[in-house]
Amino acid sequence: MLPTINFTETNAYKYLADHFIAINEKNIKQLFEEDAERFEKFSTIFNDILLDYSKNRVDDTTIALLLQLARECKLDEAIKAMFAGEAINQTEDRAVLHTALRNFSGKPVLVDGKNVMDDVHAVLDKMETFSNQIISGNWKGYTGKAITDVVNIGIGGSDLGPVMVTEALKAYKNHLTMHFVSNIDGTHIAETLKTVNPETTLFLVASKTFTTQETMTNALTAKSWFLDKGAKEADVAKHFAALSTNAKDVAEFGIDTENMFGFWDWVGGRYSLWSAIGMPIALSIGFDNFKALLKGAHAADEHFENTPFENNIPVILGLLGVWYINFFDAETQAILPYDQYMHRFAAYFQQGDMESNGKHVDRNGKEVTYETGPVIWGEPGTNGQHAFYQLIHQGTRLIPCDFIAPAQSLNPIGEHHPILLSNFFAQTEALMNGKTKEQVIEELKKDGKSAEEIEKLAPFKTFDGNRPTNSILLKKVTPESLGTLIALYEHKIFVQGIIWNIFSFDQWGVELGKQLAKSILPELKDDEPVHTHDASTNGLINQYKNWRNS
Ligand SMILES: O=P(O)(O)OC[C@H]1O[C@H](O)[C@H](O)[C@@H](O)[C@@H]1O
Repeated sequence: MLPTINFTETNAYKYLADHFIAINEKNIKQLFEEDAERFEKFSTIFNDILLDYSKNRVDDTTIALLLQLARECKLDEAIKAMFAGEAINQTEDRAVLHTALRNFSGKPVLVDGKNVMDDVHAVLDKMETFSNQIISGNWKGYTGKAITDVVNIGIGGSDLGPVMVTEALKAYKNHLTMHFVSNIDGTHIAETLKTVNPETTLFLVASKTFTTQETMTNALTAKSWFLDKGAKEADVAKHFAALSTNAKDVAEFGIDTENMFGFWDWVGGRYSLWSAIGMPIALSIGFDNFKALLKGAHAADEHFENTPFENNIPVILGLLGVWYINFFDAETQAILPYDQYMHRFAAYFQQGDMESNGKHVDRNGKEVTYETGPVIWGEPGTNGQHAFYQLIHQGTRLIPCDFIAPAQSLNPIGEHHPILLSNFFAQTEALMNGKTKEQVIEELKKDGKSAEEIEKLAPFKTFDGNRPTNSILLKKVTPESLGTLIALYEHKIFVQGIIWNIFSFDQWGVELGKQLAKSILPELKDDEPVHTHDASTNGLINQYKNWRNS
């Protein structure tokens, strides 16, 4: 059982509320001037990943109080409970053990008294054999040809992780062409099927439950297409594999359970890229690289489990988020990777974070009286700079940003990487320092502007600064460093869920829309007007019916 402490009733929270008033008066630039050791104090290196959190609106007291907050909320107990396999997903009565999927410690992990590591290793071995066969071309399609294309059909956690990682590690990929179909919009599967050949395509039907409407519909369409192209039912076994926890429905769908790669209910969908759901990753970059990804994540797990809070990266990141959300009223968190390969990183953590911590009821079943999970968003730099950074620099909102960049480029062409990184460094500096009115006036004078023009323009060209950022500098994006980075972010989400006293591992909020869609679908069958909903929904459905055949 997780602790159920209301963090706003802790001593640390009360001290933080007072301390906030003092910190709110100061700017980060000043804090650097006051403390020559600030960078050394507020940065830490872990396995070729540097976290610099010194450009935040914090001082020694803030950090000490935030750490006290974590202790008062019994974060240490919660971490132990998760790693020990306790059923901390209490509303679904499940353990939360994505960490077991990447556990290379040799230590057993018990769920209801049973060591799950044997099952984990058995699936990993099976994935290794299968991915090697496909990559080597030893696995033949129904006309005797090797596989050239892999189509992953899945959505949410059965899509976003594999998409994000295969993109982020594209530099490591082999000859297989990867495709991902998630949307129920027929366009997604139709456009994909246009580009592949049934004789050389492997479909992975990825669904934890194997009941998700989008995935099942897309998978059936793929199967019909495959059979329409001349393949026989018996050929399905050579071209369809399932990644799922639901063997019964996999068999019913017509996929040979020999081609099924299992996982377990203690793996949450948005934490499942480390499980059989990671098959597209293993196929795209090879099993050894997939294993390196898991090893990188395992290193982060050990760091999270064993490092004192003051040097514990997920704890620090999580607490800084709480500081901004609950004291500065920040509503969003930007994730800005300065790495083109990581272009889906923010999208991936939209699900990871928002599905985990988008909750309004605490662990006692009571409505919370404070804000919880932030809106996560972001795009890769420098594209974002030319699009939405204006608002981050000069808008009215405080937007904490995580800047992420690799020191080494996987495509070191000409001056590209130094230019990219000069932007990375410049942005966090600009956000912190801003530009005073005096500086603006000085610049405008140099440009030869008249006193009148200067007076008119100066307010618009002034930057307040004092806008907080974390910088995460990786030596290089490798399967291992990416694994570490993802797992650090996963644990950050956990830390925040514990502080906010919410359940981070269920997702009841996605059910209502699904339920209603199921009841509306039969109403769309005929052209009769509907009257059973509110006026807006009736109006929309009826206009759709009018237009669809016209
Ligand atoms: O893997 P599946 O069972 O098909 O689920 C796919 C997705 O569907 C749901 O709507 C959940 O909100 C997600 O957490 C999940 O990842």
